[in-house]
Amino acid sequence: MIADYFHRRQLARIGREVGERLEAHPCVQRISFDDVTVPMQVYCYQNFLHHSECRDLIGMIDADAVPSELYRSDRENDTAFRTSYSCNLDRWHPDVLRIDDRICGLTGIDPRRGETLQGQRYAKGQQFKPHHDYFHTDQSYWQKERNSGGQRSWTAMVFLNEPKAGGETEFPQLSFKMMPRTGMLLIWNNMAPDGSPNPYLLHSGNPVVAGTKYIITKWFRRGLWL
Ligand SMILES: O=C(O)CCC(=O)C(=O)O
Ligand SMILES: [Fe+2]
Repeated sequence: MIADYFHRRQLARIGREVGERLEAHPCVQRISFDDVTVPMQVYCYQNFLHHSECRDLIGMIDADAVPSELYRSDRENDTAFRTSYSCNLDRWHPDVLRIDDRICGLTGIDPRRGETLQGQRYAKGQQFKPHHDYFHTDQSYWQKERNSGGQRSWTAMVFLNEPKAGGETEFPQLSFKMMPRTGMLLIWNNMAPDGSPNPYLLHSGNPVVAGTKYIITKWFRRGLWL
């Protein structure tokens, strides 16, 4: 379909433009992967949020978190797939708005393309098994999502604390694991350079072994979500 072609070009452009902006930022480090020949856009930013901001966000998550939802697909019978607790943060709360603006400002992405920030909490043993953040367009949920901003491009995640053990974000296809560090932003493009879904960006929130893990996640869409 012609629309698919333009959407793919648009996603490719979002990948390029955000990538250029991140590369130019003095606090952003690109993560390189030894065995992967295709370029991956995965970056981190230490101390992106202050510890006090992380603490405030943890308070909001504890106040509102309910069992996390899952996009229904062939995993719907796996009750262990995503066992964390989540909530949508209040988008118009001044403290949330400030953090949201900082993420959007860093990427240069129009805030209206961003889904509402989600807060997540993993207690000991809880996890989010390997998945892609992009939508699988052969699944029934896609009929709704295609009309509310379409495909997901970038994912921005901030670790709000450091669990005592476990809870890494792991990218098994890239043989890469990130240990949670308070205030650190991890951001990656879920699309390949040509604007098609990039299967290498499969990732998991590994089971927390000791302590509790808190993060916020923001997913950006190709089009307008708001
Ligand atoms: O908890 C993590 O480290 C990963 C979370 C995640 O993959 C997501 O929210 O989409
Ligand atoms: Fe994810």
